[in-house]
Amino acid sequence: MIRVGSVNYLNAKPLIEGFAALAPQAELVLDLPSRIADQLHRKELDVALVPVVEFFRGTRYKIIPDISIASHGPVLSVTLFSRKPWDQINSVALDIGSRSSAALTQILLRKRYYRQITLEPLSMTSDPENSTADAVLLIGDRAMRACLPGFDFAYDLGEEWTRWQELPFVYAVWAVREGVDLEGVDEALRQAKELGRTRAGWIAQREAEDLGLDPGYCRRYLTNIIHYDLGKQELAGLQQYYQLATELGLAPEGVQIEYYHPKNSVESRRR
Ligand SMILES: C=C(O[C@@H]1C=C(C(=O)O)C=C[C@H]1O)C(=O)O
Repeated sequence: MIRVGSVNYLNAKPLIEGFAALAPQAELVLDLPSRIADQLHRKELDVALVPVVEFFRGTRYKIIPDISIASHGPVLSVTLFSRKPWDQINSVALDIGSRSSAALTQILLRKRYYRQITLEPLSMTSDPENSTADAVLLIGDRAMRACLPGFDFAYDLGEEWTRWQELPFVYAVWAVREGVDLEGVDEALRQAKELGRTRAGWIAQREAEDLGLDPGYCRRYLTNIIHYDLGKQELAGLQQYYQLATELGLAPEGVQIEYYHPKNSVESRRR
């Protein structure tokens, strides 16, 4: 049984559309991005949709080609709600579900706005309005629903990144543990992504009610806001993020991006 872990947010649903039927040889676990990453690190999973910073923190993980969760500008679901403008923020409470956007928050504050900041965790159950921090980072479904009128500013971190770097931002990739043979699960994930792309409207309609969100809003989020490819531009954004993360000690240096190739593929037979 191949153990697969995915993020349980709306943005990940198109990547696992129809997956159970496409990969009967797999068991699918859904959880917060941070918990999925920890489970992969503990080898409780074989392949997982992990926050991209956790790919760099892992031991020789391989990426499944051409798939990611990315934004090219505003992302709508990664928001830094703040009581102060960027250049006055001293403390941030970070959504415990996040790793990529938690590191991005620190990169923006330290590298772009030259702030020294203190950090604290924000649990899934605590009310962000009760936090005494200057700003709170929320991601995923919780961020999409949040209004938080007590905070004067709501910064979209996808938008902030792209305005600064003129590159897309990659939040998550499928990471495969070293030495694992996926037995075709990688092909099922590719097919699920294609199915998810064409069924975005159905997914939005299905998920919107549970989330308490407008189905039309969910549709446009899945179709026009979140990008699921991992092409040249996304890789350039990813490399730039990795560089900045290493400079702040948020990721180890010298990690190369390597792709997963099935053991019996033409490419690996040639090696
Ligand atoms: C865009 C998002 O992407 C998510 C953000 C992640 C993070 O910050 O670590 C991890 C996985 C993604 O599913 C989001 O949830 O809002």
